[in-house]
Amino acid sequence: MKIIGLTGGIGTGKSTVCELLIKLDPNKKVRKIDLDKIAHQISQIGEKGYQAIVKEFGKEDILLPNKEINRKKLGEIIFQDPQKKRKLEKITHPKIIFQMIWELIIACLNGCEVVVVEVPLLFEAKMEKIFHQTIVVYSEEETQVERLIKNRGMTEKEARDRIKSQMSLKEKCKRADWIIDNSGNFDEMKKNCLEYWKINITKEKTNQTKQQLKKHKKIIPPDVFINRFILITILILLLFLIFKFLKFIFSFF
Ligand SMILES: CC(C)(COP(=O)(O)OP(=O)(O)OC[C@H]1O[C@@H](n2cnc3c(N)ncnc32)[C@H](O)[C@@H]1O)[C@@H](O)C(=O)NCCC(=O)NCCS
Ligand SMILES: Nc1ncnc2c1ncn2[C@@H]1O[C@H](COP(=O)(O)OP(=O)(O)OP(=O)(O)O)[C@@H](O)[C@H]1O
Repeated sequence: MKIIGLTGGIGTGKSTVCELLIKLDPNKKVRKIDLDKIAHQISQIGEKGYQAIVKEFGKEDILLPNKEINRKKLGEIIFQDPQKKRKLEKITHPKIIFQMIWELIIACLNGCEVVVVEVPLLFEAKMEKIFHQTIVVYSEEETQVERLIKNRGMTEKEARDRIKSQMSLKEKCKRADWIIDNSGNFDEMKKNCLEYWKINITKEKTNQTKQQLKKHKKIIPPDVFINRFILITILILLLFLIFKFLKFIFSFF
């Protein structure tokens, strides 16, 4: 299973590109994991991050009348104050990463060939080692601001605060294995996605198939082997924990 880390700046078009990439596979062997979505899930009422966030930032300041977290308000607070941003990340990032690993395990068990993980803070959080390949979705800063105002209802200040709080796109591009330019219109973006897919995914599969035919035996590339080794270790650990838990429960009878 190939794990691709897709990042970029806020509003550069990460989600749009990610959706398009997963639709490029006719066999439906490609899946996406969206860390923004996971961040939202873990801060829902009753979820793991909710209590910790409310305790840190105060009920009065960040709760809506229905007790849900007011993400717009929380955003305004953390994107103006780096220390508060770090505090929120300290609460959320371990939970987000745990859930991401869990979803990767499920994808692997379901026989997925490619997983595209949308990670807004991939380089900021030093996560590049987790992925076989990293992609940056790029667009000009003015385009980012324009899209955030038009499509996300932000003010210009909010948009620029968020952009400023992230690593510069120039630096992200330097660190990435591949850059998908999304400065133009949707058609140009689709063309750039197709180019990436053909060079990096389809070609790779064809080579592998050719090799398999030549040797008449199943080849397990080294990275797949390492993935399987990690998964089996995690599964053994999980079984061990379940066993300990059941033993603890039965000790009461
Ligand atoms: C601050 C929050 C409440 C704002 O919610 P909101 O719905 O307005 O924005 P959303 O979650 O859709 O994020 C939109 C974009 O903001 C940027 N962003 C989000 N969190 C951060 C952060 N901690 N630092 C820099 N940029 C960020 C990303 O580019 C992201 O794609 C929310 O983003 C959050 O809980 N962030 C902390 C968790 C986190 O780090 N998420 C990023 C995934 S690794
Ligand atoms: N090439 C494009 N032309 C015009 N609009 C675009 C283009 N690409 C994306 N958009 C629009 O810009 C907005 C932001 O795109 P998207 O949500 O994919 O970005 P993102 O990087 O995932 O944003 P965020 O960081 O907020 O999660 C969306 O409304 C999307 O439809």
